[in-house]
Amino acid sequence: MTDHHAAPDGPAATGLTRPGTAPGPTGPDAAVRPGLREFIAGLPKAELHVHHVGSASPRIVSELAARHPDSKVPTDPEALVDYFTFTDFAHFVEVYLSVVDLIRTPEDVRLLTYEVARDLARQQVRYAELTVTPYSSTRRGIDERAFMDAIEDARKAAEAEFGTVLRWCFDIPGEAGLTSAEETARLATDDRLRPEGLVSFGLGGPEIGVPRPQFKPYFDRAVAAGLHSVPHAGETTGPETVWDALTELRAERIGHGTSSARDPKLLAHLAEHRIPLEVCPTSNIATRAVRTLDEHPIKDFVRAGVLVTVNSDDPPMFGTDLNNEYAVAARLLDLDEQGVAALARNAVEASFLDPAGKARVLDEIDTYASAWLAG
Ligand SMILES: Nc1ncnc2c1ncn2[C@@H]1O[C@H](CCC(=O)c2cccc(C(=O)O)c2)[C@@H](O)[C@H]1O
Ligand SMILES: [Zn+2]
Repeated sequence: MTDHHAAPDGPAATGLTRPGTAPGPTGPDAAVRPGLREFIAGLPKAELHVHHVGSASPRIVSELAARHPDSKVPTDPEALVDYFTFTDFAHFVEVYLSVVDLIRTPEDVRLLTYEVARDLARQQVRYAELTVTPYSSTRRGIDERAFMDAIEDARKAAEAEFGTVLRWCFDIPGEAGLTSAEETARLATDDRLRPEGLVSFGLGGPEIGVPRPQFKPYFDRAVAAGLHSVPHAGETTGPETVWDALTELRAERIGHGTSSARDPKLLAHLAEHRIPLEVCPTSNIATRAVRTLDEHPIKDFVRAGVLVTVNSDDPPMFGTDLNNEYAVAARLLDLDEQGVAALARNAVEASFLDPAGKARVLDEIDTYASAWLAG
């Protein structure tokens, strides 16, 4: 096992991948063709599956922990590496909620959102759909109006200052039950609260013991209000959960969908109906949803003609970032620059950006790739 922390161009030195503990090669040492990491670093990209709180970098966590010194979340980056080492998905959620506990005021929400946008902009992310769980914040006492104002204020500032366009996916934390579903649907559909940047409605948290069909009425309400449906499914349970997401929750994209690879009919359905998968390779290893990267089914998805997008999920918690996920995907799919640019185009096409916005980012990708290949 290589020391990932020694990699010069890797993501922040936190996460599961470190000597002696990682279940497989996930991080910055993923062998890719010479020059490909540099190409990826400058490539304009869209990120479709990244969680708001799960994007809190050590820098952001330290700042929040300094505001709230009673928290059990360590602030030292080396200690965070251990803290962000998960035994299974339930342990991941437990740690995730301890970081949620650091976000206590509307100013914390604004700081987190604005700084996450800064980290995305540094990676040449032009457009991101950020999964936000408003229930977790409102139930901890943050005023709902102030919460919406804080994310919107940060969104507008980030677009003006970094040029990164942010949109929101509000997700139900399924394990928290139907009260959380009701609350999330209310916050997403009430015209007086619903933020301008909201485009979609999701479902996150553990899947085991949390059947998807019970959330149908809430997704129906969200879709009727004009939101897109993007539940997590098939991350920690089988392909039947992905079918439920499609048939009951009217999913237009699937978060993860990893277990779809076990059902050829499902793969054919996803390909035929152009339902994209939001693939997050390193996340699947870190939460132990997949044993090793070499066993990751991304290749099966591509072979079946499914529209694959590459995403980072909870990057600092998993010791990765979007650029590294593209490098991992390039290795698993044996891609060159053209292949990587095609992945970046997939994300733009699968996004909920308006047609003019899509054309602009696609054009940027083409211009960048042509200049690189010419030069
Ligand atoms: N890879 C992932 N796959 C799935 N979800 C993921 C992933 N990454 C991040 N998340 C997020 O994890 C949270 C889980 C929160 C949760 O389960 C919960 C349970 C009980 C009470 C409360 C509470 O707040 O009171 C919250 C969600 O917010 C979700 O957005
Ligand atoms: Zn996720």
